Amino acid sequence: MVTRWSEKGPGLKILWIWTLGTAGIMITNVVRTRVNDMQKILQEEDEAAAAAAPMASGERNVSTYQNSLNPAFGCDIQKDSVVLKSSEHIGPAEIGLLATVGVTTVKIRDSNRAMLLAAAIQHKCKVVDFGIAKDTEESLKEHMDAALSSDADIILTSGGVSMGDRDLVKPCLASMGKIHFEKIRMKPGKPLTFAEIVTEDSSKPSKKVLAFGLPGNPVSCVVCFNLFVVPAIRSLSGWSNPHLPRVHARLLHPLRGDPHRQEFHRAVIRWVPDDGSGRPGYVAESTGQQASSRLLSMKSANALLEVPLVGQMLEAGTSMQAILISDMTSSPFDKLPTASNPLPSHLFPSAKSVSTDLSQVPASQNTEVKVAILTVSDTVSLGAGPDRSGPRAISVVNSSSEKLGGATVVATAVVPDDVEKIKNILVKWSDIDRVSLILTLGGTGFTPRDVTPEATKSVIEKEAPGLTYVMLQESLKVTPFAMLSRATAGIRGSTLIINMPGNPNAVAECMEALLPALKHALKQIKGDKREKHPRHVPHAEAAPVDQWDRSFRAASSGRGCSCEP
Ligand SMILES: Nc1nc2c(c(=O)[nH]1)N[C@H]1C(S)=C(S)[C@@H](COP(=O)(O)OP(=O)(O)OC[C@H]3O[C@@H](n4cnc5c(N)ncnc54)[C@H](O)[C@@H]3O)O[C@H]1N2
Ligand code: MOO
Repeated sequence: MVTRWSEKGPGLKILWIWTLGTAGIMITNVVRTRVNDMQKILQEEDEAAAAAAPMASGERNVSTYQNSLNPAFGCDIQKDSVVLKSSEHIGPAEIGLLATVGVTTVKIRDSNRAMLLAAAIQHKCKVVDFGIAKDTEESLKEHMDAALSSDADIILTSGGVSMGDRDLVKPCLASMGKIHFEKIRMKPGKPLTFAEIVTEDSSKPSKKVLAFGLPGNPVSCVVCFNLFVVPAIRSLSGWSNPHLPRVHARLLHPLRGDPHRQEFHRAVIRWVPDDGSGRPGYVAESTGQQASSRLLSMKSANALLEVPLVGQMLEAGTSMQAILISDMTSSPFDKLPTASNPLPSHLFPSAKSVSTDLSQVPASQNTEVKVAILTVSDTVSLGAGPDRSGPRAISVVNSSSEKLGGATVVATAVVPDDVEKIKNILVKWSDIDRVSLILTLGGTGFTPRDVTPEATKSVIEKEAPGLTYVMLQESLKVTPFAMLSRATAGIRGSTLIINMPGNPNAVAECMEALLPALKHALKQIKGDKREKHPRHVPHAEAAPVDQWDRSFRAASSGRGCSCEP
C-alpha cells in the first residue's frame, strides 16, 4: 500500500482507493465480468428504449450484441502476425483476440490513480493515496476503514461500481453509510455512486464523510470527478457558487444526441469573432470518438457539452451549454488568427456585420472603400448616454467619401471599454468582413478604463505612427489636452485601423489631418506596388535641402553649432 501526502497548502483531505482488481488480471474473468456488465446495461437501455418507442431497424439490440461477442476468430490470423501492438487500446474485441492467440494475462495500466491524484491536488486538496484494494469484501472493507480513520472529508474510489459480480463498492458503501444515489442517467458515468458515511471512532468526534464511488472507466472517472467531486470540494471549501461555469457554444460539426442518457460530450471550445451567427461567441469541436475507455477523448478537452436528449443528428451551428472543465486562458485569444492565417471561412458561413445604427448606412455595400466605425464607450454601451461620436464619424466619412476613394460606412458597433470586446470586433471586421478602414472612437486617454490602444496594438501587424503624429499635430491646434490621447494606428491584413479620441468633435478634427494621404494609404495597403505618392521625387534627383541635411553637413565640417544656418 502506498501512502503519499500532498504538500500543497491547507485544503480538503481526499482519500483515494483503487478498487478494480490487482495489476495482473485474468483475461477470462475480465471478459466475463465486462460481458455481464454490458449485457445488463444494454438490456436495461433497450428495455427503456422499447418502452419509450418501437425500435427502428438497424438499431442495436441485445441479441445482435450477444452474437457479436462470439466471432469466429482464427481464420484470418497468420502465424507470427502481430495481433495487437503494445500501445493499442484493449476493448472486448481485443481481449477476445488475445484469448484466441493464447494470451491470458496482461498488465492493466492504472491511469485513474495518477489522474485523480493530479486532479485533486489541482483543486487544492491534500491527498492520501491508499493504493489498490482487491475485488474482495475483506480487502475493500480494510481499505475503507483505513480511509475513514484518517480524518478525510471525501473518499474517492475508482472502479468496482458496475454491475459485475465482483463490483463490491456499492454493497461496501451501503454497509457503512447511506447511499444517496447509485446510478445516474448520464453518459459517461452511469455507475457513479454517492454515499455519506458518519465516522464512529470513540476517540474522536464523529464526522460526516462524502464517499464517491467513481466508475473505473478512465473517462467516466474523470468526467464524474469534474461534475460531482469538484463542486463538492468547492462547497466544502466555502465557495458560494461551487458549480463549474457554463457557457453557450455552437457546434462546428453535426453531432448525434443520445435519446436516453444525458451525454457530456468531451470537446474543445474556443472564442471566435463570429460563431456563425454573425456575432462573437464560443464554438465547440468534439475530441472525437467518445468511448468511456478512450482517454484520448479527454485529452485537450476543456469543456463537456451538455448534448440535448434527442435521438437524432444535431446540425452544425446548434447552440448548447458547455461546462468548462479547465481554464480558458489558452483558448480565446492567445492564438489570434492572423491575416496570413485567418479563421477558416467555411466555419463562418453567415458572417454579417454587427451594426447598431444602420439607418445612416447607405444601402449599397458594393463599395471600393468599406469603412467600419467602432464607438468604444462604457457610458454609451450601458445605454447611459447617447452615442454622439459614432453618428458624427459616419457623416464625416460620407462627406469625405470621394476624397477617400469612394468610402462607405458598412458597419458600426458600440462596445464597452473592454480589451477582449474591442479585439473581437476589430478581428472580425478585418479578417472576415475585410473592411478597408476601421475608425475607433474613444478610450484612448489616461483613465484606467481607456484600453483602445492596447486592444488595437494586440491585433495590428504593422504600426502606422505617422498617422497618429499628424492627428496629434492637428488636434493640438484645437486643445492642449490632445496630448492626452494615446491613440495608435496600424495595419492588419488589408485593413487600416485608426484610433481617434472619443470627443464627438475629434473625428472631424483628426480626419481633417488624415485626408491628404488616406486614399493613397488605403490603395497601398491593397497591394498596388506602383502606387507611390503621385508627386514622389526620386532621391537621386532631389536637392539636399532639408534642415537635417544642412545641420549634418555643418556639423561634419566642424563649424560651430549644427543648428546654425
Ligand atoms: N482632436 C481632438 N483630440 C483630442 C480631444 C479633442 O477634443 N479633439 N480631446 C482630448 C482629450 S480631452 C482627451 S482626455 C484625450 C483622450 O480621449 P479619449 O479617447 O480617452 O476619449 P474618451 O475619454 O473616451 O472621451 C472623451 C469625452 O468625449 C465624450 N464622448 C466620448 N465618446 C462619446 C460618445 N460616443 N458620444 C458622446 N460623447 C462621447 C465624453 O464626454 C468623454 O468624456 O483625447 C484628446 N484628444
Ligand atoms: O478627459 Mo479629457 O482630458 O476628455 O477632458
